[in-house]
Amino acid sequence: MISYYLTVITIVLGVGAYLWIARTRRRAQAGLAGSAFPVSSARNDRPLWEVYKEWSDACGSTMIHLMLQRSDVVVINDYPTAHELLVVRSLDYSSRPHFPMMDLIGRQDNVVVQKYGQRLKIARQMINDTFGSRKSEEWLPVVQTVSSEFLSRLLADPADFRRSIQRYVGTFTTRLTYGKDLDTDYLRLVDQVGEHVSQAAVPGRWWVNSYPFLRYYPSWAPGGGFQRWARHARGLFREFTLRPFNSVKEQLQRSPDTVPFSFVQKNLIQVKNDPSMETIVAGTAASLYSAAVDTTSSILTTFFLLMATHPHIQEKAAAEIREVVGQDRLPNLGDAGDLPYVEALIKELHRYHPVVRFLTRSASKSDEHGGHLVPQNAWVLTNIWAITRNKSEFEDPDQFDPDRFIQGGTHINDIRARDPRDFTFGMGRRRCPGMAIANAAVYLAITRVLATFLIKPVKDEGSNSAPQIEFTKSTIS
Ligand code: HEM
Repeated sequence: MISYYLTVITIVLGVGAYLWIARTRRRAQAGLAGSAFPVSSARNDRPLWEVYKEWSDACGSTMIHLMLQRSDVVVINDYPTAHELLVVRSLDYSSRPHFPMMDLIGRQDNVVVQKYGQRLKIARQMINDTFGSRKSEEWLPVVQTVSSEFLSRLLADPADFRRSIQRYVGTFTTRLTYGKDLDTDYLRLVDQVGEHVSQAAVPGRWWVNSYPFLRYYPSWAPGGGFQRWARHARGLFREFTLRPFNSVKEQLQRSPDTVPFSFVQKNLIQVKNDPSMETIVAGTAASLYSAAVDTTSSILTTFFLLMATHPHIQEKAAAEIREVVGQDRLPNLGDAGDLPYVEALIKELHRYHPVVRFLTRSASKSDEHGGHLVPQNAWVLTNIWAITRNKSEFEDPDQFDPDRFIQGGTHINDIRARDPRDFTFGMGRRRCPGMAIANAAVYLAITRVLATFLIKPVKDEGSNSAPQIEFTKSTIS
């Protein structure tokens, strides 16, 4: 969901940027342009996070304000402003922009897109109480087991490492959510419902997204095709949500002692047959797969790419693991404090290629910061990529260099720069509730792969050149 939702937002903002440029040009022609804005540099073949940082630098302002059709979009490009608005004033910046078509296809309860309120707080509390770091004795054994299965799959088919990564993350997520592996039919359903989400928010495709009253338009009337499409999508999403949920519920009713630990198992026991709370358990469980899989797979895929292109860094991290852990066992979470270079490598992965480039919020009321007005309901985007490229905090920011996080190189507390995970997992009340699991899963996969494999680039026949580092322009790549 995160990826679909944010990809759509990127497309929308692409349109926004275009309109903004058009407006600026008109103003310039009319002799109204106040500053020499780098309009020519805003070519649409560049990622928006780079363009927005450039505009922000050119204006000498960490916040910039764009118009998207009739909506205000405020982009924050530095950490202190993001901290002030998203953490200190978090109550006013914890909602998400609203797409009425999302409600029509049944996604109003998805944790990622939900507006801030009581229901969301309950859902987040359930996730924290199940998957928080203090509950690791319940979920960690599952991640550990699946990380060993991941190594076996990699060994069997090293060339297919991307699919093995997806399988690793998908498997621990479904085992932790429902206590079991999901069949291929169900995984096909995952793809279908994901596609519906991306369709639901395509800009300009649905009038109902611009004119919300159309949600009451009858499906039988001329032009009511969108209602029929939404009904079909809603039906599939219902099946996606209820099929695995009901299976755990029935098993709990039949023989509770045989049901393994999972999010649904734990929270169904907790809510004691309260139907409205059971709906929240089902909806929250259905939110977890897409939130976990695209993001965690993204950072692990980046790890493989950067190890293939930076062999000296790979060797340094592998040597540290050999020295501390030895070669008779696999690394565990308990080794983390003794592996400062590996810890620095993971931080640098988050910084060099942040998984989510924009945090997307909407302002619940009008506000002002540093002379900038934030109108009520404006989209407030935090440009995470711009924060990672701040030269005063991260020297030479385009270099991949884990050493930037190590001072003496001997202990984990000798850390110079800010831990990028302070912002790459989000900030304030909507910060990623799966962070503890994500950190453990990334750490286990990375240390165990470094301990057992050597990652090398596949070179074209007859060529000696290393692979190019290239990322897609979607907000998760
Ligand atoms: C490296 C892996 C991951 C990264 C980088 C990541 C990052 C993020 C980010 C940036 C957000 C938006 C936060 C904000 O708006 O402030 C988010 C939200 C979320 N993440 Fe993660 N995430 C990861 C893994 C996971 C995992 C493994 C799970 C579940 C087990 C998960 C569950 C969620 C959920 C449910 C939300 C929505 C929270 C809300 O809207 O209130 N994430 N994540």
